[in-house]
Amino acid sequence: MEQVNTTIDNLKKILIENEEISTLLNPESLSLLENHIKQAKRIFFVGAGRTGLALKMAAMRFMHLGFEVHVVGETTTPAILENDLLIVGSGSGTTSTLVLATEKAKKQNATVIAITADEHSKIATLSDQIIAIKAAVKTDFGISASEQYAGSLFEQSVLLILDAVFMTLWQKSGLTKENLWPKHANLE
Ligand SMILES: O=C([C@H](O)CO)[C@H](O)[C@H](O)COP(=O)(O)O
Repeated sequence: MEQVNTTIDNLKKILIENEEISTLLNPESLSLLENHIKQAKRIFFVGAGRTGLALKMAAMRFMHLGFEVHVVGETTTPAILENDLLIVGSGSGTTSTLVLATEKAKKQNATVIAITADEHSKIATLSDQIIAIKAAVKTDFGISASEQYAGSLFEQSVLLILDAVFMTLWQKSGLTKENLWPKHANLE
């Protein structure tokens, strides 16, 4: 690592990279995701590492909006079934536990939407629909789509894009901030 910038300059770089991601998204795939979220009986989220953390943050927002939401791996998460939606996030699209979760969900006739940086990956191929994020994956060493370390840009984008999807659905719901507030955790 030869270049050392100020932290503010690095923050600006991160914001610019995320801005660039927004220009490369397919709006139709986002509309389809919104429709699947609205129609699903229950929404399951699965991801590993930092991608999983970003998905957990997004999952909470959809719960605030009134959807039945589950995070795969939590002790209270039930079996996925037909009419459920699995949103799987994986930059590489190859993380083995997520490949297995995708296969299992498909076997149960659930709908699977993959958010991934590799539209030709195993997880992308298995899924019903993909949200392609043109970010670097964690093993893109050397020159890549991001100056950030590993899958950072992808992981940030997962949260930002799902927050944007939440915002669209929230605006369409006509609900106010006050309407959503009773769903906010009160045991914290
Ligand atoms: O935690 C992660 C990160 O790369 C650490 O720098 C990833 O999110 C985790 O390894 C999962 O990877 P993907 O399935 O490729 O998103």
